[in-house]
Amino acid sequence: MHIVVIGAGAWGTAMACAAARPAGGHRVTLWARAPEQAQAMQSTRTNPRYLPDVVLPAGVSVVSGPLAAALPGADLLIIGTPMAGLRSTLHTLAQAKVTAPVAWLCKGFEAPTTADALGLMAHEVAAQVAPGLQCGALSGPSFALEVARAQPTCLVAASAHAAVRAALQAAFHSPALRVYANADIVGVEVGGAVKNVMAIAAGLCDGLALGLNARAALLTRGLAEMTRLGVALGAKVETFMGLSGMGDLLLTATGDLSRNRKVGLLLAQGLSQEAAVQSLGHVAEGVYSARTVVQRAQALGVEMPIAMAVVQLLDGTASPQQVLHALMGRDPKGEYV
Ligand SMILES: NC(=O)c1ccc[n+]([C@@H]2O[C@H](COP(=O)([O-])OP(=O)(O)OC[C@H]3O[C@@H](n4cnc5c(N)ncnc54)[C@H](O)[C@@H]3O)[C@@H](O)[C@H]2O)c1
Ligand SMILES: O=P(O)(O)OC[C@H](O)CO
Repeated sequence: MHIVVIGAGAWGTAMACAAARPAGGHRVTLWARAPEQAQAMQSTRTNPRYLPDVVLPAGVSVVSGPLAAALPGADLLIIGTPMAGLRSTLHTLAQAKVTAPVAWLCKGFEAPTTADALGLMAHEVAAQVAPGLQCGALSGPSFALEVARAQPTCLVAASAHAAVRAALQAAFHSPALRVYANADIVGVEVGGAVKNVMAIAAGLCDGLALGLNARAALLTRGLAEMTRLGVALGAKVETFMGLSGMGDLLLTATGDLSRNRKVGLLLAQGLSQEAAVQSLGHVAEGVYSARTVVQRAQALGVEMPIAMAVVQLLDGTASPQQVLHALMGRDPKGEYV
């Protein structure tokens, strides 16, 4: 199989490595936005900026230049950009009249494109920009470094198209990487987006040393918020018990490799959102998705008090102590209401 991975950040690079490992043995073209980055990666066989200490397998070729020139002959296209790069990438694929299956790796909501619009999930962006594309999402609990090192990982291939789910399994399923299929793309995308927001909250919780009870409560109630929003958007409830729901929430909220969790830890130290983001050097999608999560929930009449608290913290309109008191001071209610 010839796989083109678009975007050479940490995750695009890790997934290129996973597909090209001898067990998979696919031919992989990794497209980088910056020509100088592509040249350096191709000659040193590493990605020092985004994934240091990982050696690229021989089957990975790193290229740059016009994206359209890298597309012909691909059996599968993987979009490894952040949400911010998804729309323009899909536009290029639509212009190039791509017929191969396409999957994105980004987890979040796109920022609203106009002042009165709501931010969109990735499959909603695709429906606007490239309605004819056979596409889906590859998601689930997965830190780039561990996947690049071939440590055991499970992912979920989500698409309404069976051909996309099958292509993702053919491309990535290997002894180190199990890929499950799921037709519920709404559930998988809501899980992937909301877990980032909850991971910021968990980082804050741990940074303030609120305790293990508090973290367990936060994750459980965070899962309830995620599920409520997902079901209101048309997802299946069982998806949130799966890899992209509970699985990715557990990983991102408790794993110290998470950039979103790090944002929460830095906010607990008193850093502003801007300072926290700047110190990461990588994208933390929860920072950009949190407001949209709350806006989409409000539009549907769904209560998401933890997500709302994260927005107030990121905006600097409430202190950690204030949001803690507000959350703990809510009226008693039934667990499943
Ligand atoms: N890193 C992980 O462990 C991991 C795992 C699963 C999913 N993801 C998701 O994958 C996506 C990418 O994350 P990452 O870790 O690779 O990020 P990163 O910060 O390591 O790299 C981002 C890459 O995207 C490129 N980029 C930035 N803005 C762009 C734009 N507007 N258009 C095109 N390219 C752009 C950058 O040049 C860089 O190559 C995110 O949505 C993230 O949530 C990451
Ligand atoms: O480092 P984070 O917080 O962007 O999380 C990375 C992956 O999404 C974990 O599954």
